[in-house]
Amino acid sequence: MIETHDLTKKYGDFFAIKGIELDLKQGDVFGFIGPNGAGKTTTMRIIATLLNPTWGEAYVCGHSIYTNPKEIRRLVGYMPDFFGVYDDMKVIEYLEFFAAAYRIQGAKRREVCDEMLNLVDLDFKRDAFANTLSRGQTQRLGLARVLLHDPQVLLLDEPASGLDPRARIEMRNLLKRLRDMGKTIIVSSHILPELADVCNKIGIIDRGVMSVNASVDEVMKQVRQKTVLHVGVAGDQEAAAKVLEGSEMIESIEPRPTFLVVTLKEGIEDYSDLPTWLIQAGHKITLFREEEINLESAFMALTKGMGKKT
Ligand SMILES: Nc1ncnc2c1ncn2[C@@H]1O[C@H](COP(=O)(O)OP(=O)(O)OP(=O)(O)O)[C@@H](O)[C@H]1O
Repeated sequence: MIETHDLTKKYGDFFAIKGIELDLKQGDVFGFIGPNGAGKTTTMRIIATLLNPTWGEAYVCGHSIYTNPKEIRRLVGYMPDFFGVYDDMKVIEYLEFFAAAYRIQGAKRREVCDEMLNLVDLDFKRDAFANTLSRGQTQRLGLARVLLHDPQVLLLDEPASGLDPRARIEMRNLLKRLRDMGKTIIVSSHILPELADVCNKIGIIDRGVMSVNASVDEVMKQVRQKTVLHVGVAGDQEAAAKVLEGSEMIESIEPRPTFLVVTLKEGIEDYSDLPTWLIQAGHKITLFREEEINLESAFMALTKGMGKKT
């Protein structure tokens, strides 16, 4: 659906992006993460055919940005990080204006616009002036606008930036809705936790170079190389810790008020013997589960040192 090879953009001697490789299939939601100036916008604008690369290839649904930009623009909905709305236009007029530009004619035009307003939950602002919308509502209007021509591919540049927590959740739910409609999406952000439950693939870019490009599962595995368990027993926790201490597979045991934090050695994934040993030693298990990966710390580990000048 979206493929790039060695995609590179130079300004003078400066590489805005360097050797970007993407291979996204239909229905993929790619979280494009990186600090300010990393190259996210540059990559998206090239795929949207709004900017030429210095070298490299990009294809959307098999169409090359060099030979078939018109077809690509039909297939792609690109939402830039900042866009203006016109002061003297109502929400519905704003959408109709762009629907007309997409040559959506007659009764169909209003129908499509109403449908999109409904999709982004903005029906209630249909007759409000566009410049009176909140930032979150404006972003949703921007999304409605790029959906008018029913594009298969969406390129969304920081759609959640500047939004309050509630509006972020609404934006995330909207992205999930678009994902469920089968759209192929590239969505950029400064932060991974915001996107991790929406995306199935993640790319981390810094200073024009993509250092991570993998499925969300693989990225999480990369961050968490050791399994951490929370183990609770009724009664003598210290005695339970002693039982586990003898195991070759355990790296460390750290007591907490109501349970033990048991870190397994790297590469150990099968820990099914541990509860058996505790039970055999006469303990009653009240808690036994893997610690969930903390997305904030995963992100910090992955992006350590990023955004700093060399
Ligand atoms: N027209 C230009 N001339 C010179 N340098 C440019 C130009 N456009 C972008 N750059 C540089 O290319 C780099 C990548 O910019 P880009 O806008 O792609 O980053 P980004 O990851 O989208 O950042 P942000 O999160 O701030 O939007 C930046 O260092 C930027 O200053």
